[in-house]
Amino acid sequence: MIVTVTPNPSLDRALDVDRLEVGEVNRAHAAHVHPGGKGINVARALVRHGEASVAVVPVGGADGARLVGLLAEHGVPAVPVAVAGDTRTNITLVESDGATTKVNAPGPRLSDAEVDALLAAVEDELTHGPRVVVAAGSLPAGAGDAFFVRLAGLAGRHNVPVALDTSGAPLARAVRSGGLSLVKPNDDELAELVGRELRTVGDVVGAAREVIAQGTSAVLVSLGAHGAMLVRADGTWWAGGPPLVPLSTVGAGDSTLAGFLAGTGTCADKLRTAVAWGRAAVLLPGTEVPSPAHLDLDAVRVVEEPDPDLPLKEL
Ligand SMILES: Nc1ncnc2c1ncn2[C@@H]1O[C@H](COP(=O)(O)OP(=O)(O)OP(=O)(O)O)[C@@H](O)[C@H]1O
Ligand SMILES: O=P(O)(O)OC[C@@]1(O)O[C@H](CO)[C@@H](O)[C@@H]1O
Repeated sequence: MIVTVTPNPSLDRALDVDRLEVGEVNRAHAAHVHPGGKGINVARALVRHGEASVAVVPVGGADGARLVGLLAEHGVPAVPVAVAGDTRTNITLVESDGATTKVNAPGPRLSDAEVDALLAAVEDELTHGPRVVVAAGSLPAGAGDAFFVRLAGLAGRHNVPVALDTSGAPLARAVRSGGLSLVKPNDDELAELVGRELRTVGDVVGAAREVIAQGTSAVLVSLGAHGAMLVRADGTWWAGGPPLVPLSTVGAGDSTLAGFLAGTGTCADKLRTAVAWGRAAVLLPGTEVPSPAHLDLDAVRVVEEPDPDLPLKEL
């Protein structure tokens, strides 16, 4: 069982347009709605692959009720925590050449009592002994930058490993505090964390090692079209595949993380699975997550100890 926590979930609405004309009325030729937010996407991808997962989410208003209904439709067990504010809607505009424009709403402010209730719901799930807790996405106002530090503290008390996918100040706080089993930044998020540009494989490894030095066991860095890298104290692996024409990249990182957690075998095997799930996700519309039928594991090449001088763009 994998517990996911999404402090700021969303209804993800994607509109497909031929070409986005900024400042004009645009007509979409297709519309998609999915239950969204990073932890929710991880749970959806796991469940679609027959892996047990439960999504802990604060929900409020009619859109919160819709989100709970959509999770049920997708067969994802949810632990909804009622909050006063309305669950947000995030909008994606996908052009026919695959260019994606995303606008994420801030989401409702949580009161201190609501934050405590959310953490209490997480702790309740931790008492059932999940094999990992995934904490993912942005934090809503009121949660406080230390929210993930608090969550990691709870997980630590229950001996449950934590996988974290967030960015900015909440990521920096949690990494500094240590005790994380896995963090999953993309290259931009990792660059922001260490405060410098990452141009080569060696740059990514150096940045990931800084994270590891602060008490994280492994760093899974997604590199968009250039695949992903896994960095641990005992080694580095890169995996990627031939170019794809994405239909929607939204949630590809979440499917990557889900694939890594569902993967078995060696580090190389788990990274291959992660990248296969991420690549499958970009070929699906909106925030749709892949099923086993969508995966092409053979298309993914894994390299152990990739050349540190290689520019990321050449991967
Ligand atoms: N343009 C692309 N072509 C091929 N594969 C892609 C592309 N974009 C993403 N991927 C696959 O999806 C994975 C995750 O992508 P990315 O690094 O963009 O995640 P992310 O920024 O965390 O995304 P999100 O936050 O939307 O989930 C990559 O490691 C890669 O395997
Ligand atoms: O605003 P956040 O919490 O950073 O990201 C939210 C979000 O963009 O992340 C998911 C894709 O990874 C989407 O389902 C969702 O809309």
